[in-house]
Amino acid sequence: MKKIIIATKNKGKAKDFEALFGPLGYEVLTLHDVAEDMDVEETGTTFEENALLKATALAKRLQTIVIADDSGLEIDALDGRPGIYSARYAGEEKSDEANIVKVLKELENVEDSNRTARFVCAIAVASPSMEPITVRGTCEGIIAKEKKGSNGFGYDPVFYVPSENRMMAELSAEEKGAISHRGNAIKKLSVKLPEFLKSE
Ligand SMILES: O=c1nc[nH]c2c1ncn2[C@H]1C[C@H](O)[C@@H](COP(=O)(O)OP(=O)(O)OP(=O)(O)O)O1
Ligand SMILES: [Mg+2]
Repeated sequence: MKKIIIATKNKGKAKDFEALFGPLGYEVLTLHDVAEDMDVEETGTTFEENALLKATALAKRLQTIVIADDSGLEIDALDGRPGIYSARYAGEEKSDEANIVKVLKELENVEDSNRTARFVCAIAVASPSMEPITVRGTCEGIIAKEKKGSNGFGYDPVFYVPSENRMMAELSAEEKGAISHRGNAIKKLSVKLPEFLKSE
């Protein structure tokens, strides 16, 4: 089976990637499979910079092509926060639950029409011999007032997707992949990747 290596420790992300790459005949491997001890500090100022940091570090170490994903939630009423700090918004111990509680508290007095937000996903592909590439996908939505749904991960239980009339956490992995920031980034990657592989 063809293998694809994602420089992530996030199991929810890995599931999303499995839903996207599995049907194409790929087995998805993560840091848990190939470099459990690896921990790249996300010191970039953009999603792209952080995705590049994660992808290039692992490509260098494994001497092969790898993919990384840096993603997050931009809430308009919070001037784009939590943004690149989405994972560590409520503290360095990285709790999805605590992050959601913090966001809902900050939006407590914000009316429905001002609760617009988007998920952003930057994907970087790096190899030992090539200039890395990045793509970005987004997904527009509205931050709900309470959690609903148990699929997905992260902020999915409070991210209402108008086109689906459901929370992101109520979608199956396949449904999410068809409309999500991650799915949209992968669609762009499928256009760009053949060129990258040709010159590799
Ligand atoms: O589809 C999504 N559905 C819900 N929440 C999401 C999604 N995509 C990103 N998010 C949130 C989760 C986390 O709070 C942050 C990602 O942070 P990010 O640094 O990219 O990932 P991470 O630290 O969990 O794993 P890793 O860096 O090992 O890939 O944005
Ligand atoms: Mg991270």
